[in-house]
Amino acid sequence: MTILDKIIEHKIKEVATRKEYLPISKLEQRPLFDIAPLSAKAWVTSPNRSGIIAEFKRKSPSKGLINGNVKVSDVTSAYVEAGASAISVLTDEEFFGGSVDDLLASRGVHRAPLLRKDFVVDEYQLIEAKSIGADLVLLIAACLEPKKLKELAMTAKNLGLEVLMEVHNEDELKGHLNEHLDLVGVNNRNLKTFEVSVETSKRLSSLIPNEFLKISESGISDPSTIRELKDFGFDGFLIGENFMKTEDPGKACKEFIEAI
Ligand SMILES: O=P(O)(O)OC[C@@H](O)[C@@H](O)c1c[nH]c2ccccc12
Repeated sequence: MTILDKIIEHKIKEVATRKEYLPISKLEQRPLFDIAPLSAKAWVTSPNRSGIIAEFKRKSPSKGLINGNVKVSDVTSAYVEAGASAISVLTDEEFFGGSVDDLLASRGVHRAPLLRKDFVVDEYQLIEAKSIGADLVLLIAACLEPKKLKELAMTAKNLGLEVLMEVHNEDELKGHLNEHLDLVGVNNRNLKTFEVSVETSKRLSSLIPNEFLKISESGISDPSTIRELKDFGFDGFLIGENFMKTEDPGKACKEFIEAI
């Protein structure tokens, strides 16, 4: 059983419990459910912004504890201040040490597009994402059948959320593309082996149709990599650990953006 299988197995149980505890009708009553969403697509391509999607991640299955000493509100507001185009907050508790409360805390301190980073397996999580103030959601091709991914993408769009689909190889990309996606992310980290290679982004770039924004995800630690990836047509860059592993992630993000 791979780590991804374990995460999904756990997630299905977790969602069943959440649904019982807080039904959809209650989520729809939350005040944030009705706020107008922000467009990550617009912010990622804005000439006034960096294209960096800066992530708040305390721990991960591949690295263990990354940073247990910083506050999500401090870090994510500093990311926005530094010029990030969007913010990603992990909401998975079991494997990444995040929470829905982390995303809510982040929503309270800035008005940049906010990605709910989790393993979406059920439409409940999309409604929940909207109810806590997220603007976009991640759908991972490796976790979802093409038909299911497309249905979830359509539901997300109907809620006013944008959709980032994540792939890490040619087959996932070809099999899962559909008209409801906004951004396509290439994960440089193989979720089965944890190996990281930016070459994956370069290899897949020409296979992503131009109607989708191209995002390169994971393992980026050098501003020169951003310049290289831009030449391959990438618009956005998802960076977590490189910032989070420092004492002051906001400052690390600022220095990185200044060096692009
Ligand atoms: O910390 P990194 O290597 O900069 O990676 C960030 C982000 O891409 C990574 O956290 C990620 C990409 N896809 C995911 C799916 C689930 C959880 C986490 C992720």
